[in-house]
Amino acid sequence: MAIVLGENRYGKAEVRLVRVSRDGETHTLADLNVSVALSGDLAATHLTGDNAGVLPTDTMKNTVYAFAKEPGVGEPEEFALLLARHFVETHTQIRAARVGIESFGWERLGPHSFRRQGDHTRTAEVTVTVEQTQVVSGVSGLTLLNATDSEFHGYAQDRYTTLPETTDRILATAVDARWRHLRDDTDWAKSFPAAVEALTGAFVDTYSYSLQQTLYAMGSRVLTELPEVAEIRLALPNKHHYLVDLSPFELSNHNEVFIAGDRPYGLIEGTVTRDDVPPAITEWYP
Ligand SMILES: O=c1[nH]c(=O)c2[nH]c(=O)[nH]c2[nH]1
Repeated sequence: MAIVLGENRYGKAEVRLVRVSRDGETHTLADLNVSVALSGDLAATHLTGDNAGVLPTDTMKNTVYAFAKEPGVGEPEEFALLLARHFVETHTQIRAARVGIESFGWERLGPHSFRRQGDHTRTAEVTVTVEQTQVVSGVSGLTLLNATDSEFHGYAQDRYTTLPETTDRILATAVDARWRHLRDDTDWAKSFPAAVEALTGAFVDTYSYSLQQTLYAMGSRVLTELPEVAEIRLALPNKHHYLVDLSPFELSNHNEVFIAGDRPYGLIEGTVTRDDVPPAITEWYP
């Protein structure tokens, strides 16, 4: 039996960065959380402590801030591509770089005043290897609710099933979605809002018999409307709303008063993909 070093990578996680761009009185803001992970010919440091190939994670952090100044941030996918390519191109021992970005939105209130948009986070994850590039965009925390047009019945039952069947319920979720692009030169500024529009539009339009059905409708709407997307993965927590029993107070409750449940929650996960696209170059969005 031999003990061997398996897959490994290292990097700086969660570099928080705010970039102000000044155009006279009018400023624009980029508010990012950037994580870098590099892999390659790094056996020596693990096996003997020889650090000749190890670019310090501190340097990665500095690179993120320096690139934010020059050439600047731009769209999250673009900034991630710049950084990932830089690490692979400038250090021969680095064979792959993964840069993940969370981008927090700020709504403009005036030329240089902003209000943080709390309702969702935009994400980008770029992997650059010596041969290939992969771009994954995403959104998390996009909270949606349909107050009707949702049923859930006809499900499998056993001796532990107590859930009443319903033909009218609240359907609510906080969308966590990641979609893999076919190319690395998409118009990122157009593609992201179009994807969010497709996700929300399908949620609104679907008369739902299960959150699983809604998930598929949302994923297929993105693939129908964005030809640049190869596949999409969704994780949808079912934010349960329980009808309150008002009968002790001799009050009716026709789907009007609910307890907003917190935990536990159903978690519905799925991938919607085209059947004719090349596979991903690395694992993504576990
Ligand atoms: O849309 C739903 N899918 C389920 O799988 C499920 N399970 C459950 O208890 N409620 C729901 N709702």
